[in-house]
Amino acid sequence: MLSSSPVVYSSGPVLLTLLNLVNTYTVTNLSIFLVALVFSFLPYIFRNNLTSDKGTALPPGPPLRYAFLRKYPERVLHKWASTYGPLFSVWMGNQLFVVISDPKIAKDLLVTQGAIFSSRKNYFMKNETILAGRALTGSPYGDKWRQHRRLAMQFLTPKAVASFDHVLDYEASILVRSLYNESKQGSLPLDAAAYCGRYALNNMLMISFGTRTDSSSSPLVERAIEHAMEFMELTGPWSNAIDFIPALQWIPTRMRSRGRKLHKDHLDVYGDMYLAAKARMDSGEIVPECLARTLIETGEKEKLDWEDMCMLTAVFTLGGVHSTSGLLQWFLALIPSYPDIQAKAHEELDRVVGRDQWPHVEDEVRLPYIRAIIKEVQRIHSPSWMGTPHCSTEDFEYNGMFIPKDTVIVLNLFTMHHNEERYPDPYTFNPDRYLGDDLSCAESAKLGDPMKRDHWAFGGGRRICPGLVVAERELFLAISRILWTFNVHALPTEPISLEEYEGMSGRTPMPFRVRFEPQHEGVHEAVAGIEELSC
Ligand code: HEM
Repeated sequence: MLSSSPVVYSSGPVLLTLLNLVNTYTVTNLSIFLVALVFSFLPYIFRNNLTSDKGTALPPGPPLRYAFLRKYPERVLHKWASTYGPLFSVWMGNQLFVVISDPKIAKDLLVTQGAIFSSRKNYFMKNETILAGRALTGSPYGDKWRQHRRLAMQFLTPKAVASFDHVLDYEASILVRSLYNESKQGSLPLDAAAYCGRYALNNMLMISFGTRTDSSSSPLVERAIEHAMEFMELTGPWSNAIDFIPALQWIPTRMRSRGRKLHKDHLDVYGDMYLAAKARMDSGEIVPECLARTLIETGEKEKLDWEDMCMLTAVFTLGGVHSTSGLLQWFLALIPSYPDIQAKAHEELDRVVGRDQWPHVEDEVRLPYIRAIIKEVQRIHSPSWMGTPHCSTEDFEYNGMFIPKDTVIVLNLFTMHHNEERYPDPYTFNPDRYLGDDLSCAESAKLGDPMKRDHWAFGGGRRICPGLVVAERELFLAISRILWTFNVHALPTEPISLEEYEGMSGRTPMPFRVRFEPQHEGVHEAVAGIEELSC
């Protein structure tokens, strides 16, 4: 009893004490657990201030890690460049990025140290899922990349491009003819996006497959543009948490399915076109000189498999359609706001080319103002503000800063193209800044002084865009002919936004319509002689 009574009488306090103990124990444990949890997450939240063996620190950068950067990532990069300087670093999940915002640093790293800074990161979405480790653009720096680049360059050197001049010339005529006819000689406003897309697509289809589409409403135009847009959406260097958080790669997310679907779509579309070219060759038809024909003839010797061939031809369309078409759209979005610039261009065309015929490739050297307009459009609306990032293959120290192996290297084109010192009054669209610059983009990229390079829209170093010669020629033919043919006007009730854009990195303006007013009486005759060829 005695022994039990205290228990009976003291059961309340004892229970309370016990509960308190349990509570204290639980609370302490919980606190420990929470503290441990917070600490274990810290490395995923804060940047890792890695140092080299010698103790050299990374380039400075924001203290937090990011999973992705939202729309308009160039604005964030521009802000960080002003805070942390022209070479800064940022962690995206578990991936270190080093961002270059200065032409001299770009040259030092991408060109002078090209042996170290010319690879590509094996991104889960872009390289593994969509391109399946194949296409030139995503290949790591090595023998396979060299082989694919050599095969592609057979069609992209200045000499090879000259042999396609008749194709580019014809497609530019068709572009202008379509704008003239579809706008009913300027009486109906047009959204020119599909026409620009078809122009760039037909040029790439002729070079890749020796074929073309014969209407802007062809399903292939729609599909190619849709695929290019989807590619941009899924592969922007900052856009995917799935690339930076490996656990997400194992989960069946919508993002992962979209990537897989795009891979299959590429094989379907380009595989079918490749097979069509092969069937034409097998039946004895003469297929014009083109990349597919070369691959069919040399594929065995080059040891290329089916996916290699599909992806190599796909990359011309992926690399060359949306970019060129995006620049044409930016030109059309900008030019109506600058009647004085249009008038100056018309004056140059009248003086140099006259009104009896429109400009041809040979006229380019005699039209410095038209060339200046094109360079200025590329500067102020580069169709990708981050280019295609490179990746380092060795540890490197630069100006007292450590850049580890496997770092993603990004050119911050927005900041580079708005550098006050290189481009005074950088936010103003002013083609005059390029008067006196007689170099092509390819020649300009080779200048010893990087501050004199025209712009960096085609990237730099060993991975510089191999399509820049053809792209420059396409842009010249299209823009000079549009200016020769039309006065381009905005619609008073439909303002065109030059700030916003579609997609992840500045590629195309928001949809807009303009009026294409025929400029003079020579226009009708120039357009009337053009016939649409079937594919
Ligand atoms: C105005 C039009 C174009 C622009 C602004 C442009 C821009 C670029 C940029 C910034 C790069 C990455 C360069 C680097 O890594 O530093 C690139 C790569 C590439 N471009 Fe273009 N491009 C254009 C047109 C074309 C055309 C017409 C083609 C095809 C004929 C093309 C095919 C490629 C390919 C295959 C690559 C990957 C090269 C490699 O990784 O080695 N591009 N382009």
